[in-house]
Amino acid sequence: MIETSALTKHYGRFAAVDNISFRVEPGQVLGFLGPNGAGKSTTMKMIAGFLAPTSGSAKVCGFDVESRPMEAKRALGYLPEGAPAYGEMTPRAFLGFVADIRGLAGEERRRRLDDVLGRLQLEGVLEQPIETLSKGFKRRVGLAQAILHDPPVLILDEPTDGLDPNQKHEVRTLINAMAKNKVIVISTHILEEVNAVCNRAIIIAGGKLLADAAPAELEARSRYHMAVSLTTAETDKAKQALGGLPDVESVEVDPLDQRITAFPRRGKQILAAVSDALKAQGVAIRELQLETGRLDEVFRSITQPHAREVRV
Ligand SMILES: Nc1ncnc2c1ncn2[C@@H]1O[C@H](COP(=O)(O)OP(=O)(O)OP(=O)(O)O)[C@@H](O)[C@H]1O
Repeated sequence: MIETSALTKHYGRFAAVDNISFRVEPGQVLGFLGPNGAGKSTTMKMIAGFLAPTSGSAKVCGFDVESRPMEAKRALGYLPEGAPAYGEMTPRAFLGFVADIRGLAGEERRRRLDDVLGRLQLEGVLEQPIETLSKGFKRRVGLAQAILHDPPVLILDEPTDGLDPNQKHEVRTLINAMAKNKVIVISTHILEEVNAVCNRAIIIAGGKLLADAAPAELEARSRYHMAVSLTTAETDKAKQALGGLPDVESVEVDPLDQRITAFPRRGKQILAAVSDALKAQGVAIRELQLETGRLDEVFRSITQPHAREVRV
């Protein structure tokens, strides 16, 4: 379990993290979302005990990170931003070193090392200096050190940053496989990642917590939620047919791809009416869909008013 209480970090008069409180329970994969400079890494560093808060507190599995650092760190696996490691070491030497400082020994040490090497498919690069590995393998080494002692709490700062689509998929699969009994917090800019791995999302911007909800709940805040969009060669005819429907509030055409979207009046279902109206007017549809909502639009509308001012 992770609990932060009014967690705050000031650099001079600048509040990088401003009064953030939340609690994460086992089984939750919490996506930490926010624009550049929002305060995500700073918050994670304070939970991981790498940075002292200016005020407020963080607990890991009930242990205060500042007053009980050993117990808190024992319960925690942390992948810092950029997955730093000792570049001149090989993955075998580096992970052996991490196993030693984590206090693993004997059969358990061997078992845990075998487990992470297998999970992250590191066997082929064990003897190659980390600084010569590809970005994807460097990130896997970073993840391996974070999960080596099988901690109940994982904090992963942009775990898929810079990876190719296949590697992203592998890391997301790994996170999903570990999610059942652990508390996992990941930070990301990638909104599709939230749907792929998270069952809860927190949006922060300007150091402040602005939203805390399940991804589907956030999508439901989108003005596209329950809208109907379609493509057709007969744009004007379709627009006219939909504009007259009583439960349709407005109709928009995307200037880039000519996609037509009909927005419902509050609380109205318009899918059947849209489909019937197009049929009645003889409009040939290429494709039509009911929208669940667009996370990118929700993200923008929540974070834009809190964009940081340029500091001098
Ligand atoms: N040591 C420091 N001294 C002064 N300001 C800092 C320091 N570390 C971070 N900041 C500032 O605090 C703010 C939050 O930074 P942080 O790295 O937590 O953001 P982030 O949400 O992780 O951003 P990104 O997505 O770009 O990694 C930024 O404006 C950053 O410039």
